[in-house]
Order: sequence, then structure tokens, then C-alpha cells
Amino acid sequence: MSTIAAFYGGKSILITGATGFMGKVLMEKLFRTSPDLKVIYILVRPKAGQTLQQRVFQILNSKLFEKVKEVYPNVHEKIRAIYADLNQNDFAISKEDMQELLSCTNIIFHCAATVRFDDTLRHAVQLNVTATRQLLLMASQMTKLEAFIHISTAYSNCNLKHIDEVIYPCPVEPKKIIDSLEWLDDAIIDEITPKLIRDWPNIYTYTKALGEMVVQQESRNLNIAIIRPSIVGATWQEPFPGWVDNINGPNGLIIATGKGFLRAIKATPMAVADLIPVDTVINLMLAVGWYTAVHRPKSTLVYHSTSGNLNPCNWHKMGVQVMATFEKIPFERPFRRPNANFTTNNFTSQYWNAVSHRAPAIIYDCYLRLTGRKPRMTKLMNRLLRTVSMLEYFINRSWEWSTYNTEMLMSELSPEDQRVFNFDVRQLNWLEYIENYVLGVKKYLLKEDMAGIPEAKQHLKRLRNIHYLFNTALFLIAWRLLIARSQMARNVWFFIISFCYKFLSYFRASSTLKV
Ligand SMILES: CCCCCCCCCCCCCCCCCCCC(=O)SCCNC(=O)CCNC(=O)[C@H](O)C(C)(C)COP(=O)(O)OP(=O)(O)OC[C@H]1O[C@@H](n2cnc3c(N)ncnc32)[C@H](O)[C@@H]1OP(=O)(O)O
Ligand SMILES: NC(=O)C1=CN([C@@H]2O[C@H](COP(=O)(O)OP(=O)(O)OC[C@H]3O[C@@H](n4cnc5c(N)ncnc54)[C@H](OP(=O)(O)O)[C@@H]3O)[C@@H](O)[C@H]2O)C=CC1
Repeated sequence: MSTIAAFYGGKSILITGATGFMGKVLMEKLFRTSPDLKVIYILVRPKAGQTLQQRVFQILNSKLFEKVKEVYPNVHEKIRAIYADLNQNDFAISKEDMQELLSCTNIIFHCAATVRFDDTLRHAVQLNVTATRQLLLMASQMTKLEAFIHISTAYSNCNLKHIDEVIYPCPVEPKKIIDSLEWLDDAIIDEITPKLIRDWPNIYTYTKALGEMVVQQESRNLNIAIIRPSIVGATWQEPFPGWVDNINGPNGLIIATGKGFLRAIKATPMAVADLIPVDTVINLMLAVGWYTAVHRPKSTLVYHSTSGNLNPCNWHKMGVQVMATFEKIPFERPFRRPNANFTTNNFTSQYWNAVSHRAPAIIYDCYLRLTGRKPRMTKLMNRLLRTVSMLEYFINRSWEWSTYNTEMLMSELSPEDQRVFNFDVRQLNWLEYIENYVLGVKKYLLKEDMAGIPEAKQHLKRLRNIHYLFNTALFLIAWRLLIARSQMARNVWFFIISFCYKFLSYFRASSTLKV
């Protein structure tokens, strides 16, 4: 019997961000391995016209929960969705709900955050810093709380090259920033943001660093741990390989590449691609929850959930395998044939953007206009290139994350727990993982049917022919223009023609002789 699975039996677990990518995988694993847990409280807000209950049902009716529901059809009875908005005072939780949370919660997993790189400082601080402080305050009043697990990111200190499992101080006190945002107006905040975030690449990573400092400062006598995952990708093994459900991180780029919109990128091929499967992160989170509650370490431990120093992969290897998968399992109706050009040079990158991205978009929009339709490709391309430019920081650098605490925890687990809650990334086969990842994007994000693969391959052949035809036409036009303008080009042209003529004459003469 798994000690960790048994630990969660009978427990009341509070999850923030349960409707997000990681939150869903966390709930699924908890129900599958510890079906006798008492209740999972989730803090949810209504969204896109859906009530809390509708949101919960949509999650439980997704493919991710199929395995759990086969065994426990009434799993919804163990989820208690609590109305909450983390942007509001006291999270706008009702008095009764708050009372229940304060008196019953045993474990907290704090996953909620804004993960947008371009959020406003005000909103990102509210969610990633102030809400964390508020949750810690709530936690300190919880009479049965055993552990508080805070999810940060491995990039919270990406202004450093070597990152240890410690909390680094930020140049400005979080409290000072929270206080000043209360009275500064938005225009001034926009002006001072670059000065505040200094060498952090975006507001997201900066506010996650502030969030960690708040955890350290407000920890009181709570049992707290921080988990720092790197780039969280599709599931590796559980509940099945390749599950993804949003367009964040690599997912959007895989779609854009497979659909032929993105054909070149500014990336350092040998830089470490520090991807980590979401199920690996969740297994670590559950193991940390158990360890923190049972062993009660004296200080707040930080755990890195990264792959780079244990089983490194680089962007070149990843790009090659992504392309190899597109050959085998193409996406339906791509705009152009998929291609992956990596360049580290600014000039070459600008060139590819003009020739390979913007020009085809403009040509396609002209075609749409001529056929009486609304042009849309240039707008889409601009948006895609903006997204790519925001991700470039992460694909042109390598970081070293130490993993002493994560490895220590691995050695503390029984063989059964190491199997059930496997977070040993050394066992990951990258080629297999990436293939399943791309397949997962096709099936679960794009909702494409595997039966459409022969048609998709036909479409790729047509695109290849169009590509050859287009290039030949372009070459002939360019050559014709050159001949009209340059004596030298004309001389070369006549030389080639006369050479071909002589060669043909010789060939004809020798074949006549043989007869
Ligand atoms: C050519 C060679 C390629 C080779 C391929 C090999 C693959 C290489 C992969 C490399 C990947 C590198 C990734 C590095 C990432 C580093 C991550 C650091 C770790 C973290 O902790 S971050 C957590 C992850 N966070 C993110 O990834 C957030 C990044 N995204 C953003 O900040 C914003 O989305 C962005 C980029 C600013 C774009 O904003 P915007 O243009 O405003 O677009 P929208 O966000 O509004 O969305 C457009 C469109 O999509 C819909 N959408 C948005 N989010 C989702 C979602 N989660 N699920 C489904 N759909 C979503 C949205 O509704 C919009 O649709 P419309 O219909 O309204 O247009
Ligand atoms: N994905 C990644 O690559 C990485 C993620 N992380 C960290 O992991 C954690 C989870 O990330 P991930 O699952 O990918 O993120 P998602 O964006 O998928 O999920 C964010 C969650 O936060 C909730 N949330 C946001 N704002 C509010 C609010 N005002 N009130 C209540 N809930 C709110 C969202 O709810 P709603 O559905 O209502 O919007 C959603 O459930 C985050 O802390 C992130 O920083 C760290 C490293 C990498």
C-alpha cells in the first residue's frame, strides 16, 4: 500500500486554481489514488457564463477524468466548489463557507495565478502576491491545517543563471509594492513597471518571485513548502500520455508550427529545453504535501521540478522530433508545409519573419480580398509573432537548477510510493514523450480525428507541389528581369543555352551511332 495515498485518505484538501491545467491533473490523481479522501474544496469563480457547478461538471466530463469516473462514478460528491474570487477582499467567500474552510481544511495546494506574461502589474500583484498573502492569513487560522504547498515557477529567479532551492530576496519589499499600488494610478504604474522588474523578463516571473518572498515572510508557524516547476508540458504517463488542455507555453507553438504558420524561430539550438511533464509535477506536489505534513521540516523547503540537470534535452532535439512527428501524424489542413528553422541571429530572424511569415500572410489576405472574403491572416500572424517574441527569452538561455531537495525526497519514498508517485524525470524517454505530446495536441487541443491522417498527408503533398510551382515561377520571373537588365546575365544565359544544345546534339549523335 502506498504511504502517500493512505495519507490523503480521510483528508479535506483545499485547492486554488483547480480549474487550471495543473489543478485538474492534481484533482484527477488525488481521486484515482486516494478515493477515500474526505473532500476537495475548490475555490472557483463563475466564468464565461458558466456557474460553478457547470464548470465542475465540464471538468469531470472531460477525457482526463474518464478513468476515475469508471471506478468512482459519484466522484462529484467529493468536490465542494466554493464561490471565490482571488482578486477580492477575503476572496469574496461567504461567512459560512469561510467557517467551514477554517475548521476543516487539512492540506492546501495553492496553484491559482495569472500566468500571462503581459498582464498589468496591478492585476499580477493582486493575484500572485496579495492573494497568496491573504491565503496564508487564512491558513494561519485553520485549526487542522497540516501543510501549505505553494506552487511557484523555476523562472521566478530567471535573472540568475544558477538557481538553488532557496528563496532569494527581491530588490523591493512586496509589502511596499502592494501598498503603493493602492494609490498609484495605472499610467504611473505602467511607467515605473520596467524600473521595478529590472532584469526579470516579464511581470509574471517578477510577481512569482514576490509571491515567494511573501510566503517566507508570512509563514508564521505553518508547515510550508514551495514547488518550482519549469515549463510544464503534456502528461507523460498518467492518466494517459499526451494530455494537454491549453495553448500556453510550448502548446501554442506546436500548433502554430504543425499548421504551417510558424516556420522559423529565434532559438539557441543547444540551449536546454527544460520541459517537465505535468503528471511528474503533480506527483512531486503530492509527495511534498505528505512529507511536509508528516516530517514537518524546520524551515520552508523549496523543491525544483525541472529536467535539465537530471535528463537534459535541447531545443534542437525537440524541434527535430516535433517535425518527425508531423511527418508521421500531420495536423489537418495546414496553411503551409511545417518547417522548423532555428536561428540565433537577429538579422536572419528578421529575414525569416519577413519572407516566411509576413509575406505569405499578406499574399493570402490579398487572395481572401479578391475572393470577397475578410482578410485575417496578417492580424493572426502579428499576434503569433508577438507571442513568439515573448517566449524567445526562455528558448535562448540555459539555467542550472539544483535539485537536492527533490532528490532527497525521492530517496525518502518507499519503492511503492516511488512507483505510484513517480517524479524521477531520469526515466523519461524524450523522443517518445515528444511524439505523444504532439499527438496529444492534435487529439485533445485541436480535437482532430486520427481517421483524417491520409487526407492530411494528401494535403501536404498538394502544398509541396504548390511550393515547388511557386518557387519555380518566382525564379523564372527573377531571371527574366535580370536578363532584361544585365549584359552579364544575358551572357550566362546564352552560355547555358548553347551548352545544353551542344550536349543534346552530342547525345543524339552518339545514340544514332549505336543503332
Ligand atoms: C519553428 C520551430 C518550432 C519548433 C517547435 C518546437 C516547440 C518548441 C516550444 C518552445 C516553447 C517555449 C516556451 C517557453 C515558455 C516559458 C514558460 C515559463 C514557465 C512558466 O511558468 S509560464 C506559465 C505558462 N505561461 C504562458 O505560457 C503564458 C504565455 N501566454 C501569454 O502570456 C499570452 O497568451 C500572450 C503570449 C501574451 C498572448 O496574448 P494575446 O495575443 O492577447 O492572446 P490571448 O492570450 O488573448 O489568446 C489568443 C486566443 O487563444 C485563446 N486562449 C488563450 N488562452 C487559452 C487557453 N489557455 N486555452 C485555450 N484557448 C486559449 C484566447 O481565447 C484567444 O482566442 P480568441 O478567439 O479570443 O482570439
Ligand atoms: N503551466 C506552466 O508552464 C507553469 C505553471 N506554473 C505555476 O503553476 C500554477 C498553475 O499553473 P497553470 O495550471 O498552468 O495555470 P492556469 O492558467 O491553467 O490556471 C490558473 C488557475 O488560477 C485560477 N484563477 C486565476 N485568477 C483567479 C481569480 N481571480 N479567482 C479565482 N481563481 C483564479 C484560474 O481560474 P479560472 O479557470 O477561473 O481562470 C485557474 O484555475 C501557477 O501558480 C503557475 O504560476 C509554474 C511553472 C510553469
